[in-house]
Amino acid sequence: MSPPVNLSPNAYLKDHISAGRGVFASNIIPAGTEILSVTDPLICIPDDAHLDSCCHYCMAEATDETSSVNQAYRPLVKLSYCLGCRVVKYCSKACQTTDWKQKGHKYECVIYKAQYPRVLPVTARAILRMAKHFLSETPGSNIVGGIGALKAHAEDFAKTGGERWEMANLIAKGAAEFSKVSKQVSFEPEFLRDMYCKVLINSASVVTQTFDPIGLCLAYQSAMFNHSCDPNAVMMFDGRQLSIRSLKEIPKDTEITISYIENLAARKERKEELKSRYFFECSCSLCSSEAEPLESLKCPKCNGAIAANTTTCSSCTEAISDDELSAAVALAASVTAQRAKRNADKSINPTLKSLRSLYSTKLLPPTFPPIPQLHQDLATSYIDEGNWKLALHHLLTLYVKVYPVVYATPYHPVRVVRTFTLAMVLIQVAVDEPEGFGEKIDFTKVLYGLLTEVCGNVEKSHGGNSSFAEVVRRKMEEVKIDVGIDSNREADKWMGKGLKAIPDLEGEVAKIIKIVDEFLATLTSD
Ligand SMILES: C[S@@+](CC[C@H](N)C(=O)[O-])C[C@H]1O[C@@H](n2cnc3c(N)ncnc32)[C@H](O)[C@@H]1O
Repeated sequence: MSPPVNLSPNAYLKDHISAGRGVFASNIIPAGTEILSVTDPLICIPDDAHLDSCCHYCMAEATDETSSVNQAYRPLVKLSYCLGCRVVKYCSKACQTTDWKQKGHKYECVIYKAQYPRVLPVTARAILRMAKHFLSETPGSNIVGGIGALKAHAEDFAKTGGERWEMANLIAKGAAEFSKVSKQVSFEPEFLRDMYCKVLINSASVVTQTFDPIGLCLAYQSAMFNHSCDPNAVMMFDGRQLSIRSLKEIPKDTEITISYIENLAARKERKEELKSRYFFECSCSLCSSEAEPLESLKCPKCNGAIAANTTTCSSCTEAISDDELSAAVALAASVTAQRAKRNADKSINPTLKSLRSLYSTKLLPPTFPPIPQLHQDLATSYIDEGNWKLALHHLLTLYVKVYPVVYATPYHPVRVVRTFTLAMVLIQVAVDEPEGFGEKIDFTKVLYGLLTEVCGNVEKSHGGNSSFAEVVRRKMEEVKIDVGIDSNREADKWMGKGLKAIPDLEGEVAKIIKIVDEFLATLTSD
C-alpha cells in the first residue's frame, strides 16, 4: 500500500530493491534545497521530559531566563496549563483551540484527567492520537491511507520478543484500558499494538534549533524516506514544522536518504542500533566501505593517520602493535556503552574522566567515536552551568578538529548551529574576560568571522525564511552595531566561507589552533 500523498515536486515514491519503498529525486536537486515541507504533521507532541516546558501544539519552549546562550535562539514564551487535564500546556489560546479541535486534545483531555497525577508516556499518548485520527476520518482519506501504509514490522517485533515486545503489549493494553474513559471511542489492544509498532518505526524526534530532542513527530510523508549513514538529506524542525533539506546535489532518480541515528556513532554501534530498532542491515556506502574516516587512529609519534584495520602510520611509517590498537578501540567501545547507559545524564565528572581515558591512549584522535559526543556533552553541561570558558574550549575543539571531518559540508545544519553556539559562548567569555585569554585572541574579529560563516551558510542549511535564519540575521546586526562594523565591510565578501578563508583572520585562526592543541595536551597528560 502506498500513502496517497504527493511528496513534493522534487521527489517521487518508488518500490525499493531492498527497503520496501523509498523516495527518489524527480530532477537534479541542488544542495541546500527544501525537498519536503510538512507544516502540519499528523502527530507532533512533547516527550515526557518536555510536557511542562513546551507548547502542546506549536512546540514553542518556555523561555529559560537563566541561560543567555539559549535566550539568543528563542522569543519570550509563557505557557499555561489546559484547565481540563492540567497535563498539557499552551503558549496561546489559538494553539489550545487548534489542538483541541483539530489535533485530538478534545478526545485525550478526559483520559489524561482520569490518570492525573500519573502522566501517560509519550508513545501511549501518540498511539491514542493516531488511532483516534485513523478511526474518525472517512475511509479513503489521506490520513487513513497514510497511516495504513506505514510499515509496522509487527512480526519482527513479535519474533524478537524481549523488552520491546513486552512494552508494546503493556502500553497497548494500558492505552486500550484508558481509552474506555472516553465516551467518543475506545480501542482494542491489538489495534493499538499495531499503532505502537508504527510509531516506533516511523516517528522522529522533534528537535529544537540547537538539535536537542523535545518531542515525537510522525508524518506519513517523511516516514517514506529510507536511512543512510552517509545521507544526502537531513530532517529538520522549525517548531512543529518538519522539513527535509538536501545536503549535497542529488542527481535525478537517485534515492534521497536521511540518517535515523546519531551521525557521530561508530559503524558497529550504528549497525546494531539500526538492526535492533528498525530491523534492517545497513549496507550504505559508509557501512560497506573498507575504512571510514572516523575509524582512523592517530600516530602517537607524528599525529598522522593510521587507517582502520592497519597498523602503520601513513605519514611517518611508525608501526604500532596490534594489541595496543585493539585495546584503544575496545576502550572506545566500552566508553560508548557506558555513555549509552548514562542516557541523558551529562554529569561533568564521569564524562571528563571518560574523555581523559580515551585521550590517554595517545592513539585516538578527536574524531574517533565517542570522543566528539563527549566533547559535545561537556560543552552542553558547561553552558548549562555558565562555565563559558570551559564550554568554549570544547566547542573550539569540535569546530577545529571534528566538524570539518564529520560534517564535511559547511552548510550541514548541525555544523551551522554549533558554530552559532560557539559564537554566542565567545560573547559570554569576552564579557567575563575582556582582556582575552590564552593567546589573547581578538574576540571581535573572531566573533565577526564566525557569524559571517553562519550567515553565509544559513540560507542553504535552514532556509532563508526559517526562524533560525531570522535569529542569526538579528544577532549579526546587533554585533555589527556593538563592535562598530560597517555593513559594507570588505569581510562581507567572505560570507559562508569559514574563518580560515578570511585573509585578515589568519593570525587569529593560528592562535585558535594553538589554544585547541594545548587544551588537548592537558586532557592527554593528566
Ligand atoms: C520509516 S520506514 C522508511 C520507509 C519504508 N521503506 C517503507 O517502505 O515504508 C523505515 C523502514 O524502512 C526500511 N529501511 C529504511 N532504510 C533502510 C535501508 N537503508 N536498508 C534497508 N531497509 C531500510 C526498514 O524496514 C525500516 O524499518
